[in-house]
Amino acid sequence: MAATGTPVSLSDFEKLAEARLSRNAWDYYASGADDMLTLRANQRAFSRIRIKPRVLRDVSAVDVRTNVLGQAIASPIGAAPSAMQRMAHPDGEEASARACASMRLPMILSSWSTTSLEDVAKAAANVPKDSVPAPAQFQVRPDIKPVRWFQLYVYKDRAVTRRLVERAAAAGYTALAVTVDTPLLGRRHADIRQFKLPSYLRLANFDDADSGKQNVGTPHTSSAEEPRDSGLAVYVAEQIDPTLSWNDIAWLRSITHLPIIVKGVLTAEDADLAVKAGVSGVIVSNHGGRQLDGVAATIEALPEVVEAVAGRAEVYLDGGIRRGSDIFKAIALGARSVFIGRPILWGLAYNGEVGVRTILRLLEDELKLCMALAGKSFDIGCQTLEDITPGMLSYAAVVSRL
Ligand SMILES: Cc1cc2nc3c(=O)[nH]c(=O)nc-3n(C[C@H](O)[C@H](O)[C@H](O)COP(=O)(O)O)c2cc1C
Ligand SMILES: CCCCCCC(=O)C(=O)O
Repeated sequence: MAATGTPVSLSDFEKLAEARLSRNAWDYYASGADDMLTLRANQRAFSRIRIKPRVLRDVSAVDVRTNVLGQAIASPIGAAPSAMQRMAHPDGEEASARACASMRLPMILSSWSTTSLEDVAKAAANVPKDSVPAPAQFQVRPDIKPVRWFQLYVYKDRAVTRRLVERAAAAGYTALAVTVDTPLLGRRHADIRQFKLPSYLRLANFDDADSGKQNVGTPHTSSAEEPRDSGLAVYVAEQIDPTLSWNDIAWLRSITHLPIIVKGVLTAEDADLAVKAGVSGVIVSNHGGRQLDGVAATIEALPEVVEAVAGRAEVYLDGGIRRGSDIFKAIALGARSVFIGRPILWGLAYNGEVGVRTILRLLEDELKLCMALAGKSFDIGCQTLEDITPGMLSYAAVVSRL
């Protein structure tokens, strides 16, 4: 993209974000773990899936509305939880929440937000629906409440965890997304070399009594010694419970009426255990390639999770979604909706709340266009997400270079 060109794709916004953000923030947001194989695989795996279009099918009406956990949303796209959003823009998580609420799209707030969960809920309460008019048949009903879930990290100190859960319920969050792929933090090299949460920001859901010191900067114990871990990883090792097991899902269910979703499942076996533990949803996620490097791309893992869940819970996906056609492929393979992580941060860096809306609208528009150009399996009626089936996909042959 030329420096002055109008950004027209998520990758344009990515470049603009890189130019605008501090090195510290950019590296933290962009990094994956170790060799970043899984980070790259998330996107590459989408490009190996082809769409088989049907033609002459009257695609004049395309409807992308759906619902998650019984709540209506305008399209199957939401904001994945990402920590420390105020490094991207002063309005941080409040801006993301307002953008999602105005578009009637779901947002998952990170436990490690730089604005408190109560302030985020307040900022996004009663947000008017996005002023950009939609064709009448796509208008979202004004009585539809924004969907806001709280992402939970389970602290060793269960009183801290319980307090977070109670506060999320009291503030109106309608589900808990429990992250299960982070008993310890993956090694992100840039953060090990140097990461510092700017001194004017804090992990706003905690005070020091809750979560120990908030020093999440890279520790240098002496000038002669190189850091072996990022301050983030040290914080996680100190605070987060690595003994977490499926039994703890039962404990969480016993302390809250909120539906529970597990975030970070990649196998049929775990998907089945999740359903047996009573969860309402499963997010197929590898944490955007930031945890165990070398695991499958999420779109590759999706089919086996969908098959194992077999309709007993909702299945969502995040990781590498950069085009409307990626969403189409995820829906075809059984995802109810998708979530995006880094692109929300690029939108924030670009222009706060408006920037996040721009990103979400771009993806929504690309999805609608993709659906129209892909045609549909049946001849009558409006094309909906239910019309997108696995039969509309094929797979590019993998040509080995070895
Ligand atoms: C900067 C950053 C911070 C993140 N923080 C969290 C977090 O606090 N909790 C969590 O469950 N996942 C976190 N994630 C993972 C995202 O929720 C999501 O799984 C991932 O970003 C999806 O991949 P994508 O960035 O390619 O869309 C984070 C991801 C990024 C990039
Ligand atoms: C506050 C300590 C750890 C932040 C890590 C958040 C996260 O999940 C990430 O991927 O980064």
